[in-house]
Amino acid sequence: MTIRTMHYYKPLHPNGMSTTTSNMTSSLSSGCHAGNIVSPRLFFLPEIQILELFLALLVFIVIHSLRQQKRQGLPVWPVVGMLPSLVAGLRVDMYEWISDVLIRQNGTFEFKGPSFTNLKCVITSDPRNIEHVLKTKFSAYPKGKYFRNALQDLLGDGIFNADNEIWQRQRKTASIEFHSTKFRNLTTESLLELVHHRLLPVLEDSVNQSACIDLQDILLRLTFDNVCMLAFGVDPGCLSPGLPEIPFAQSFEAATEATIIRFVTPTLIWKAMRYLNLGPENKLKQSIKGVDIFADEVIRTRKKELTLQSGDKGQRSDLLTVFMGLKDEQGQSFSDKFLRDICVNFILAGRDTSSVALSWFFWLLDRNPEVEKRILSEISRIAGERNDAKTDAECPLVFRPEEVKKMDYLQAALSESLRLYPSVPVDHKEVVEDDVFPDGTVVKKGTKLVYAIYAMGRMESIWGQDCREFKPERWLRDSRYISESAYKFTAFNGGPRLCLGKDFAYYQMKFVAASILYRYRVKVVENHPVVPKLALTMYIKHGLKVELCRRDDSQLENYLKISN
Ligand code: HEM
Repeated sequence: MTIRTMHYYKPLHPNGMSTTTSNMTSSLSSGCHAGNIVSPRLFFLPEIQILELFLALLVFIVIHSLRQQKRQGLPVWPVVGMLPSLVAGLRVDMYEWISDVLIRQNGTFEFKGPSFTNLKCVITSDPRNIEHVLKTKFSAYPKGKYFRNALQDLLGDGIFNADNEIWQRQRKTASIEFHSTKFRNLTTESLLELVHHRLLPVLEDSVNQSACIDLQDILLRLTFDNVCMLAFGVDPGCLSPGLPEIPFAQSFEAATEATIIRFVTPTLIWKAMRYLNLGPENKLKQSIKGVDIFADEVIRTRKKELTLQSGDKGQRSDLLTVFMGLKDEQGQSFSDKFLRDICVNFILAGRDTSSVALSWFFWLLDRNPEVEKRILSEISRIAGERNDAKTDAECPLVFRPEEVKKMDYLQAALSESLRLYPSVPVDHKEVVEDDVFPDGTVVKKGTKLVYAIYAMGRMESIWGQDCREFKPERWLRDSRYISESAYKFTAFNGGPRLCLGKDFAYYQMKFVAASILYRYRVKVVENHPVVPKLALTMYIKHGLKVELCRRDDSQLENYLKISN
């Protein structure tokens, strides 16, 4: 029996150690000969061999998994797949980690998560694939069921979360509205009011008190108030002296944060947690309640107003009023729930994106003073071209829309900032029919697709060897701003789902940046850590702590001289 056991173990020995086996056989035989007195070594042999077997298997698995890295971009481990690499990436910088893998894999790779989770998707940063998905075969790549489910409680059937007719109807109506003169006037007027009567006084206060401020927080307040004015026709007053906490804003922020957790949690688990009201799902439910209380109140009040005005829709040109005046295919008015979804989606679209983009822009300027100088010479020249250029405390300089339009270098610097730090760093789609990408990648029906916008800004194959440098000049020809293909510069998406607020966002960012830079030097507090936060939008994780220094007229005159 002993010998059979030995024979059994022999072929499984990692190194095929026949000499060891024969030694063992003899030692066992001698053990038997010694009047059935079994040597104590005998008891340990099976354990030793199991250990050897285990080690051999381990070595095999490690070698096999690591070998896959060459072909698949990352080691693929049994059961957990590429999860260990993802966990390691999350601990450092998720977006840089994805960029590194994509660069090694020439722009596309398949992430294989644990077999028991939904963490399986194709990730690409190849502009040819992105054009194929966003434009050429648009209808074969909807947002899809998986992502819609995860975002349903917060976004409902709003534009970000809808496909097909539900999306089309909102897109068409909103597009007409965004391009109407009435809406354009509302955007410029509300922005002027917010910048000159809220933002600049808050900044001036910080200078008077020599206090440092979190510029990202202030910009988030500004865009939140602004987009609520456009979507609801209501001013929540987030950006006011003393920077008050507004329950709706807090609920909205908490709801977006809690929603993201669903993307890294297996569906069954988050659904069970939702059912049982546990952890982040409980937080999500509470915060959505806060959002809904505000939305319901606004919708109710607006309905009353419109009934009182009976027929005359008044002077209002916000999105809520426009959608309230429409009917669905059955000739019915939209339900309150649908109106709520429309508004919440527009707030998400317009709130975080431009404020976060401006925050990265001010950080990049702090590190690239040459670029700041060139912006200042441009805006001083434009201000200097006025007949009534003299301004003072009573009559401060307010940039006019036609002046903002002329700020080509500033637009180039903002685009360059968005290229390196896109507000939406990754976006997603679902594959509804088997297909082959232009780069040869085969994608099967049901595959989740992620396009890595942040990584695209770091691909030499797209932007050249200096892709990691902040160079607004790459956007200029003869000092004029030249836009890029949406499939190379995907910060605003592309194809039929191109960002509807793109023109407004550029106007808003240019107006805010020029109004601040003309008056203050923005200095980032020394050693303040600036890293991205993992969220739907790419916030700076610890905010942007800055000190402002007032500019005097002589400084501005110097910049004007440079420009001449
Ligand atoms: C720097 C600022 C902005 C950036 C980088 C940006 C980026 C984007 C991106 C990447 C998308 C596609 C999202 C997706 O489908 O998953 C998008 C869609 C959209 N954006 Fe923007 N956005 C900005 C500002 C704004 C503003 C200020 C508004 C409105 C006030 C706005 C309104 C929209 C709308 C309505 C959509 C949905 C379009 C559709 O699905 O048909 N965006 N934006």
